Amino acid sequence: MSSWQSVFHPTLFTNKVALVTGGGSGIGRAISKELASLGATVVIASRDREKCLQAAREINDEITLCCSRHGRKLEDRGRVVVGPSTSIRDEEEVQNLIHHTIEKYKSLNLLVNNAGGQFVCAAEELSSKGFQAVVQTNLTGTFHVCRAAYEQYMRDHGGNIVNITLGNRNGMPNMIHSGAARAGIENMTITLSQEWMESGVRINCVRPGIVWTDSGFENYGPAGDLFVEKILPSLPAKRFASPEEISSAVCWLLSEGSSYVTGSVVSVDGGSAFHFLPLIDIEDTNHLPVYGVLPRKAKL
Ligand SMILES: CCC/C=C/C(=O)SCCNC(=O)CCNC(=O)[C@H](O)C(C)(C)COP(=O)([O-])OP(=O)([O-])OC[C@H]1O[C@@H](n2cnc3c(N)ncnc32)[C@H](O)[C@@H]1OP(=O)([O-])[O-]
Ligand SMILES: NC(=O)C1=CN([C@@H]2O[C@H](COP(=O)(O)OP(=O)(O)OC[C@H]3O[C@@H](n4cnc5c(N)ncnc54)[C@H](OP(=O)(O)O)[C@@H]3O)[C@@H](O)[C@H]2O)C=CC1
Repeated sequence: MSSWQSVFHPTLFTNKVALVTGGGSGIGRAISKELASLGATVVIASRDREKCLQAAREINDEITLCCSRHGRKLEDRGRVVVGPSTSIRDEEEVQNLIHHTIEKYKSLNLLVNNAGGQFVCAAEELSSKGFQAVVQTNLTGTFHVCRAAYEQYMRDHGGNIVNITLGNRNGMPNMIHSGAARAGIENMTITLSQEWMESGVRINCVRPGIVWTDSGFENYGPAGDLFVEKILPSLPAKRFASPEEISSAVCWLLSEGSSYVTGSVVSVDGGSAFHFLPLIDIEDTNHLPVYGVLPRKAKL
């Protein structure tokens, strides 16, 4: 167990109820832990409920230990609790998760749409079903959760939403499905920030670069190892992000300190959006016929 503790005030989210989708692993787990360590009641949910239950037990123990190590008051602690098993692709399951949260914890002030993912596949080999699976998970799933939270609670009480996307400024070779879905989430966020302004709902995105999570990289198998070998040296920061570096941006957006921020995307990527990343190799031949005159030394 690490002795990590949040930089934010320990009671920042006291009396707040938060929902973090995919909160049982990786980035979502780090976000859930930080929110609960700052006083929130955090509901986590995903398809694998057992995984969420285990994560909740571990996080609650870690927070208690952290409080005693750092001399913090135990009564300031929030806690992580587990909602029903939910696939965000399934609208009914999402409606049920939101209903359960409001029934049991009486409000839903903060929502983090973190659940999502993809697999590595070149566009020409990708089936329509595979494309749709990723778009439905990331884009449609995020829409389902936002809309259910709004209809059932935030329309009448206000709220604050953060959607996790992915650094895809230069496209996403071998992940066309995810690149398209995340760009969709960012545009949907801008639209919702305007439609839901009158209800006092703020909504923003955090766009991570590459974050080291065991769960995330296991998902890719050997393709994940290759990715690490190839991409790591080309990152400007020469390292990946930690999950906590994503979480602190989320906490800032969920706090009053960002009260004039809505419809925005906060990149947490160590500057990699402005740097070429060799996501695919392109052969050293002339691919684009020249129009006009180009000297020999201007070509490979
Ligand atoms: C720059 C990178 C930084 C980012 C890092 C992260 O995000 S880390 C976070 C990483 N964490 C995560 O990504 C976690 C969450 N990710 C997931 O759960 C999955 O990746 C998911 C989103 C596809 C959903 O999966 P699911 O099981 O619910 O989907 P399903 O069973 O409904 O399948 C639908 C169809 O998709 C196709 N297809 C599927 N796999 C492959 C493949 N490898 N190859 C080719 N095709 C594949 C296949 O056609 C399949 O149909 P079939 O042929 O079986 O009839
Ligand atoms: N790691 C990275 O480098 C980056 C990650 N991201 C994104 O951040 C988020 C978290 O990723 P990370 O923590 O690394 O990886 P994880 O694989 O640990 O997280 C993905 C989470 O989403 C949940 N999930 C997936 N599909 C569904 C679904 N249909 N319904 C409900 N929950 C679902 C999973 O739980 P379960 O399987 O139980 O359903 C899991 O907890 C993802 O959206 C990811 O794409 C973005 C940029 C970079």
